Amino acid sequence: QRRMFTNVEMDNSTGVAVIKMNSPPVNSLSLEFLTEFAINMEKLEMDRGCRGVILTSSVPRIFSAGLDITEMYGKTPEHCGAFWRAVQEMWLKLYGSSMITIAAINGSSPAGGCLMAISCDYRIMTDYPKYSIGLNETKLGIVAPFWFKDTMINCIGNRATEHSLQLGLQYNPPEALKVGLVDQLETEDKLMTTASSVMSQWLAIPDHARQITKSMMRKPIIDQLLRQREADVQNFVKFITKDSIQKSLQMYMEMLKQKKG
Ligand SMILES: CCC/C=C/C(=O)SCCNC(=O)CCNC(=O)[C@H](O)C(C)(C)COP(=O)([O-])OP(=O)([O-])OC[C@H]1O[C@@H](n2cnc3c(N)ncnc32)[C@H](O)[C@@H]1OP(=O)([O-])[O-]
Repeated sequence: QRRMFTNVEMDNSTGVAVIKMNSPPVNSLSLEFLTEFAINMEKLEMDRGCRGVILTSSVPRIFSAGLDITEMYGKTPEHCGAFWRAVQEMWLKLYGSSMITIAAINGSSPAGGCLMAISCDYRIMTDYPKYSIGLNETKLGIVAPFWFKDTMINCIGNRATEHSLQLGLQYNPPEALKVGLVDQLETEDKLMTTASSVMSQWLAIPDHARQITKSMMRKPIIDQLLRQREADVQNFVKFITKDSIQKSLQMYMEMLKQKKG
């Protein structure tokens, strides 16, 4: 039986679906996870009754640890290419969604986890000091591609993005609120009710006007990736399979294990 990485619960009375990422221990985004996620988004997009999605996690303390590093380490160029296409697809489906998307960030959210959150229309994060969010790729010795960077620019602006990306910054909830990476903080017990009430405010806007406005804001970056999708894959594969980058990933994974021990 195929493993399920996400639970999707659709409420037909409100037209809102809740996607709960459920891949312990850290909701890392594997090829299979990303593929399932993109299919789920496509199904919801085609469901005329679904107008909004709340994205959250059922893994305690973790929203998502980002891309599964083991999918990029010691793998063939073909595998890395397939993996990167799945990352692109996840982003295209989420960032390009015509539905209202709200991230209820109930745990840490580095790198690809942060990308998922900033690809939504609105972000609410649990106000717990140990949680963090940010695009920390440089800390792993890797480089976030232009569409990660542009998604962040559209969220927090150019200067804050440059600062954040170069240093690979991870922000705690109050810092994330201050820089604009999240829109609102909430206590853990009220996170989902607040996400639902924010969703109601967005649902009150006529869909067609909101959708055209959203597309107007986001289409330039989406089109840029679509125009050079295969070149972006080749660029990633060439970069990630370099010996020096593989070494950096290995050291980072060892650091994670040591931290645990
Ligand atoms: C150009 C490309 C752009 C790249 C984008 C990315 O997203 S790059 C990704 C950038 N992502 C990051 O930099 C995030 C790195 N992760 C973290 O910072 C922390 O794990 C945490 C804060 C998410 C959770 O802390 P915590 O103390 O609750 O948990 P813990 O630390 O004890 O981990 C439990 C187990 O999960 C394992 N594992 C963890 N993450 C990943 C992963 N991404 N993948 C695979 N495995 C991962 C970890 O090794 C350990 O395995 P073990 O020893 O049981 O076999």
